[in-house]
Amino acid sequence: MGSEALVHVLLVSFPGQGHVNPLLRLGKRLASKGLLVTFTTPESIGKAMRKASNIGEELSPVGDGFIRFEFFEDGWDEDETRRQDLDQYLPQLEKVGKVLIPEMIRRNAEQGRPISCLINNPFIPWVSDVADSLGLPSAMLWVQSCACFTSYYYYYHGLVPFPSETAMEIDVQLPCMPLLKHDEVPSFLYPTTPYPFLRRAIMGQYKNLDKPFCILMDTFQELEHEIIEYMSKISPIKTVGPLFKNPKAPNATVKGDFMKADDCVGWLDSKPASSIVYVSFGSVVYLKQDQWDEIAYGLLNSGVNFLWVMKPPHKDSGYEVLKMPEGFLEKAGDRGKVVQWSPQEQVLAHPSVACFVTHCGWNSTMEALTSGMPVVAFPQWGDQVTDAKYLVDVFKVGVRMCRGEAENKLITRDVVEQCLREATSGPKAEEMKQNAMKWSAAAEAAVAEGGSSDRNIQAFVDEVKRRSLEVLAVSGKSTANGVAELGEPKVNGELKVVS
Ligand SMILES: O=c1ccn([C@@H]2O[C@H](COP(=O)(O)OP(=O)(O)O)[C@@H](O)[C@H]2O)c(=O)[nH]1
Ligand SMILES: O=C(/C=C/c1ccccc1)O[C@@H]1O[C@H](CO)[C@@H](O)[C@H](O)[C@H]1O
Repeated sequence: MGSEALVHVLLVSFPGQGHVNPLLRLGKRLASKGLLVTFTTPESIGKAMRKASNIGEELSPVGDGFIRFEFFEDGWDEDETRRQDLDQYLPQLEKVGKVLIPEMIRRNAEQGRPISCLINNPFIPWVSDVADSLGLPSAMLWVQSCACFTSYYYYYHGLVPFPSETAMEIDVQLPCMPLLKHDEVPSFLYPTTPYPFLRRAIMGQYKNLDKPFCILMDTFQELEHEIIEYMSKISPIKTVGPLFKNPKAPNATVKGDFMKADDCVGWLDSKPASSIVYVSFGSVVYLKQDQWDEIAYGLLNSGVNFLWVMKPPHKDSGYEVLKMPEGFLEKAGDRGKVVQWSPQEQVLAHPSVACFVTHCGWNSTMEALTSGMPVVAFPQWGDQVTDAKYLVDVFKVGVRMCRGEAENKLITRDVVEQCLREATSGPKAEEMKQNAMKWSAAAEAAVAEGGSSDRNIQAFVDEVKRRSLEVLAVSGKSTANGVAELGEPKVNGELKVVS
């Protein structure tokens, strides 16, 4: 079957690695179930993705369908420094996206690929408005845990008290969730958060929550059973995770890395089983130099082998370039390897790796759980502090090394060493490994044919196909290309459907 005959969905992503990865993984999953998927995000990131990853102009076959990429200009010069300031960049993306995404949709229709559904991730809630204005169905991929989704939901609707300027240290009890201490609540909700623009973006998504017909989540039924059951009665949630496992197309090579991964698998191969600690703080978190030094000495003093990701900061980020302490690499010798970016999925699946020191971003969390990998939790902000709580106290696969950036506390080399020892040897390490293996098996079962996430994906694909017929059948609005006639986008971002 040619790609023209397939139902076509457009995926619009916030330009962050932790958002592109799950949405692209969803795209591959939908393609493998027989859809044509177009993935889009701003060209500034498209450029990085083309350079680092296996992305071209052509259609890539994935399972029974195809995936392709089309990027859009964000209206700023290539070297514009304001992209690093989300307070300025998010409104710019909204202004430009509200014009360019409808143009992209129209162009695709003219080229014989009418789009039947839009899917976005949070931080760019205006995509739901675009879909609504054009009379197209939309869905949203929530890229964090259901527990975090619930926290934001309760905050948005003012259903329980959250930490506030007058009561900073209150704990929060939400239904079907453990009591969250004040510093375990997603930190964008603290009155003192340095990232109020992200709280605004997420609240924008909640304001728009009635627009998507479905909220897909990169988690799975068995992992967050009670809270998923509870929230499913309130919101049209469908769990489809872990998205990074795609049993129907396990060899799909399409990836969305912004940086080329350094080769480290040969080095991992050369080490004994369960002897390496993998250290990575994801794509956005940057630690201060004194904290970096303490981690370095903790690694040295613990005697473990280690693979450490030290990504260079973006040139416009304002972050200082971190240095390893004097003589560190010499002292570590072949016991340690430092890379700028790792092939994390492969690293976590490698038998030489014993545990993962992580900032607890949700992608890293899901990847660790699915790979049966115990963790040492080093959260900083946002959902990471809540994910750390779950990894340690609920999923029971982790030891806690810190409580988050808000605590403003230097974690000393002794604490680092003690946590590493606890996570790599002795009864606690064994128990965590067993629990992690249990989650790994549950995750594999969820995405296997007939598993909870597989059934949800199939139901979603069936619904998109059903709705695509409705889109095409909009009375009197079908064009020669079979797409509903679309309204003219206005320069101020307002869209109207032609009636
Ligand atoms: O060296 C690295 C570090 C991270 N990642 C990937 O980048 C994503 C990071 O997402 P996460 O939610 O964990 O953290 P964020 O970067 O958004 O803070 C995950 O899919 C990781 O597998 C990677 O491939 N190589
Ligand atoms: O991708 C981001 C971006 C956060 C950001 C960017 C600029 C300034 C401050 C913050 O966040 C990650 O998203 C993941 C998915 O929502 C999440 O799990 C990670 O914890 C975030 O780091």
